[in-house]
Amino acid sequence: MKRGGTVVVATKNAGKVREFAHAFGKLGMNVVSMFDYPGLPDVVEDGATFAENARKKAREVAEALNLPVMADDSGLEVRALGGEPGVYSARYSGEGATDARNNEKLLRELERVTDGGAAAEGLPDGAKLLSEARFVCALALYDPESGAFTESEGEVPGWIMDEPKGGGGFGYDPLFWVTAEGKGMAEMSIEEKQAISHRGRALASLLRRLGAE
Ligand SMILES: O=P(O)(O)OP(=O)(O)OP(=O)(O)OC[C@H]1O[C@@H](n2cnc3c(O)ncnc32)[C@H](O)[C@@H]1O
Ligand SMILES: [Mg+2]
Repeated sequence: MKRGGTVVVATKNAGKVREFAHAFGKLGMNVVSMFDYPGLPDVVEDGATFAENARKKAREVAEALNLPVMADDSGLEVRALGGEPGVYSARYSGEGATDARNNEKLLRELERVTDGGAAAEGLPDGAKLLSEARFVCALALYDPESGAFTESEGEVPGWIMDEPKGGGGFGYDPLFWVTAEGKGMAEMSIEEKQAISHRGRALASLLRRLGAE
């Protein structure tokens, strides 16, 4: 990856595209995504781990385009739900899943296994914390010429709130309380989120690895 270059990211998630465009933009690089290659078939995400899915997405798209491609597989692991939704985060609410439906399902499932949650210092007006959780992000970069993967992973711990807070981010961000920052993930700017998020950390680690090669 070099300044002025283009990074192909094998994603159809507009929230991820925004975050990668921001991060690579600061390095003088441009990001294209699967929105720029609408003809490519979807990759079936049937891996057991985030890393497996990230490798699969990167490799299939890289081979189709004959270009180095980076992929992101990520999700939310909730302690009170035994680590769910995990690798199923995107389709938690089933067929035709949307961020809003996934968030509703998460709150419904948590209502069944928690007893209303606990108040905590610094939380927005009246909100309660239902369960510890973490976001995880696996990144894989695949170069079809060498057949080599470069991989990294990042995570951020927090709690699930009993009601949404903030208008930023995407996915489960509105329900995710970042204890270390005393803020909801959706209350952060893209810059703030990048500095502490699973994706920001995974990307920093991938770039360190690439720099060290
Ligand atoms: O596979 P691609 O095309 O990249 O897009 P996707 O949305 O299907 O992405 P994943 O398969 O990696 O599923 C991850 C899901 O986990 C959630 N997620 C991942 N990162 C997140 C973040 O930074 N903030 C909030 N939710 C996130 C979100 O709901 C995603 O849809
Ligand atoms: Mg996906």
